Amino acid sequence: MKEVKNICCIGAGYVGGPTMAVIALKNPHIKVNIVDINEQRIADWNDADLDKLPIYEPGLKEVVAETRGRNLFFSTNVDQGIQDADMIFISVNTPTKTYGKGKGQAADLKYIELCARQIARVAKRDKIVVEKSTLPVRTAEALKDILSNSESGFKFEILSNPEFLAEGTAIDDLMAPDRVLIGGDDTPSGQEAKDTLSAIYEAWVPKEQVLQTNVWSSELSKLTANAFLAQRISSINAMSALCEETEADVDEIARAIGMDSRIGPKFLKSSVGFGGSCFQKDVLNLVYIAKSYGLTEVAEYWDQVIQLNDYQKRRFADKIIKKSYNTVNDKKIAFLGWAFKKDTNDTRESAAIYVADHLLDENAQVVVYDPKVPAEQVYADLEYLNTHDPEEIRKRVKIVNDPYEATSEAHAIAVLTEWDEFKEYDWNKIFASTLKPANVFDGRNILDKKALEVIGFNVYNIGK
Ligand SMILES: NC(=O)c1ccc[n+]([C@@H]2O[C@H](COP(=O)([O-])OP(=O)(O)OC[C@H]3O[C@@H](n4cnc5c(N)ncnc54)[C@H](O)[C@@H]3O)[C@@H](O)[C@H]2O)c1
Ligand SMILES: O=c1ccn([C@@H]2O[C@H](COP(=O)(O)OP(=O)(O)O[C@H]3O[C@H](CO)[C@@H](O)[C@H](O)[C@H]3O)[C@@H](O)[C@H]2O)c(=O)[nH]1
Repeated sequence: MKEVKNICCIGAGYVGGPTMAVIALKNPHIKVNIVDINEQRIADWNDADLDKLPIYEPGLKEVVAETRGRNLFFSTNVDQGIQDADMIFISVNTPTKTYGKGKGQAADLKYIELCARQIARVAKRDKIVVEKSTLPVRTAEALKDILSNSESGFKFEILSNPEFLAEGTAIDDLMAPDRVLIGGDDTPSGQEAKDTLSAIYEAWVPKEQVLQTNVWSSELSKLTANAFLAQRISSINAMSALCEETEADVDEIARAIGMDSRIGPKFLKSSVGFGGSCFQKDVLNLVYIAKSYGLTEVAEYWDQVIQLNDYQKRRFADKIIKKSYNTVNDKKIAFLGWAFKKDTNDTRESAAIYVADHLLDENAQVVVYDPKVPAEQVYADLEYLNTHDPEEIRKRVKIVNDPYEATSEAHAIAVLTEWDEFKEYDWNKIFASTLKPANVFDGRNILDKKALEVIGFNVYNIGK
């Protein structure tokens, strides 16, 4: 096993930031440098006011408070970070390609490749390079190729160490992971590298939960895990449509099947559709990979998970329109929530974006309240779709800081994110100020339907 005194992580995002903060917390003898080309992001990570960290995650600021300046550092000096490190994590973004071959499906690996080339160019000694980003199976081959062809002649051992944290619970997930997965070569130097990384995690993760595999299994396990999780949500959401036709209740069904120990209770919460930066991107990537190996049936199987999710988002918007006497033209629709799930300020691929877009097609006025998402993010999300003129978006979409202002005079109220505070509102007060009939569309099934009906609301749920 090699001694690691200095770690560098390239990418100070949702994964790099929290993951390295916890590694630093649990390994006070290791200096951890997180580097990023985004100057604003690094400035925010270094802000003296811990409420200004670029990522909101419960428990994160406490970990950063303890480690920052002790053995955790944030910098834009990528070259220096690489040079100083014994081990380099690559945790940059791997979005779906928006151009060229594989557009709309394949993962865009340009940032990964840039990192590999930069490591090859500036490294002054041997390094262990760890893929932290989610990558298509066999990416390590390309990394190895770039690094082993560098003129320096130094040796780079490549490991795959995918991250399984979920946003909103990132710190809890990192503190007590179900497992840590480390893939690497079965050569003596590969084994040594795997053991070196294992030891860092074993500072707090029980040894039996640190799993070592070959590098390809590790890469593909990450895509498989996300595909299985996303598939469960699409499966229960498919049943929700059937429930709405048959008076069955999707939450009761989830409970009934979840008690079967072979199925289990988690990830069976029917919703307006899954969002987030990972599920859609990773399933589409899997579809692309299967297709590229000529495995058409496999590709089509997983593609259905995405199609069903798109259907679920559209179905929710259509229901709002249908129950609004088939027109939302110039009607105020109040959105409670914009983030893709509670306890995060992340909005990437949030179902709210697509529901709003569909309502904008019908000339609705959308008023958004989310406790953590800033107004400019909402506009950026809608503009990114390129489906409506930015001026029109700003005319039709308003963002407010008060849920009572959002719902006042609204023709319909839609719950898009399952923020706990929505359950605590004074719904009598909301009822008094909203237009009648007072329609609530609970896209997360979190509100007390009976209590709201007693007040006078019509409550439309998913799968009930
Ligand atoms: N977000 C999650 O919950 C999550 C969980 C598990 C895995 N992942 C995977 O982890 C990876 C990172 O995701 P994320 O959500 O942290 O992304 P992110 O966009 O939040 O962060 C990536 C960061 O990398 C930086 N970057 C890009 N190229 C760079 C370069 N050449 N040099 C220096 N910095 C560079 C960007 O500026 C950005 O700040 C992705 O592959 C993703 O699929 C994400
Ligand atoms: O029963 C459920 C569970 C989740 N969701 C939705 O699914 C999306 C994703 O939620 P979640 O998986 O909790 O958050 P992510 O941060 O996207 O985490 C997923 O994606 C990460 C990035 O790859 C992985 O690391 C995690 O293991 C994986 O759970 C969100 O919109 C949720 O609201 C549901 O609709 N029903």
